[in-house]
Amino acid sequence: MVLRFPLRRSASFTLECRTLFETPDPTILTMEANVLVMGAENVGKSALTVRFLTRRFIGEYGDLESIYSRSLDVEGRKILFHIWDFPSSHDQADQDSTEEKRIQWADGFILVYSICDRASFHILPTKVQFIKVAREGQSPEKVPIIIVGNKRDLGHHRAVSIEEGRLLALTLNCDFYEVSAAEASHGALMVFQGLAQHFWQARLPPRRGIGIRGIVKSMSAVFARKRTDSF
Ligand SMILES: Nc1nc2c(ncn2[C@@H]2O[C@H](COP(=O)(O)OP(=O)(O)OP(=O)(O)O)[C@@H](O)[C@H]2O)c(=O)[nH]1
Repeated sequence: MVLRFPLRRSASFTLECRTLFETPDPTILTMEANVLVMGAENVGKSALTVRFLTRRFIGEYGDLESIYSRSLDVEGRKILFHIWDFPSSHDQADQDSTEEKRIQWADGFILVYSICDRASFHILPTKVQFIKVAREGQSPEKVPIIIVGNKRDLGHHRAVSIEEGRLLALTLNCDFYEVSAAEASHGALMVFQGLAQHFWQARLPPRRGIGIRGIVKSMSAVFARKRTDSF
């Protein structure tokens, strides 16, 4: 399938250039932030990411790991997101060994579960705990973590109520949204706008990178095996 609206990929992006970055000129309100999208397999991590990047839902997303970029204007300020979508289908041993590095790279986290998949909901406390432990002591600011219940359109298969989602987020001190990446783009937009608000509030000083290169892969490959649902 040919993507008619090519994604803007962060072509030469490396982990060394990560940081929440503000331009020295305070009149130019620009910031960069790294966002890691996490969650169980098949919950819609790629669907949510692609919705934010292109406003499209394409149905099938393949399993390539990529970092994508998109800037967003929020209340007159521009934020450039670098978004790392890591497929859960990757080998578990590989995941475990690199997860901490991905967590160190990120400035904010989107933890996705499917409202139809209780197991995907149950793993969230462990993930949040892992993030908090890995990032403890590095910053006086709270690391923004957004919990997203996806597949809201599949209400007839619902296994996790919205109240449970809200309560868990409250307990873990995270923000919460319930969305459908399939149905509309505003849910994905709200999630990233919410993250942007956190970043602007925090305005963290730069941290040092951790030295992994070459993660970015071709976006066209991601869509090579896709079918088009909404073009
Ligand atoms: N009905 C519905 N289906 C969705 C939604 N979001 C994603 N899907 C479908 O769920 C399946 C998995 O979506 P992906 O975005 O590939 O999920 P993922 O979490 O990235 O999966 P991995 O890469 O395997 O970790 C696909 O068939 C999508 O079309 C949604 O909001 N509603």
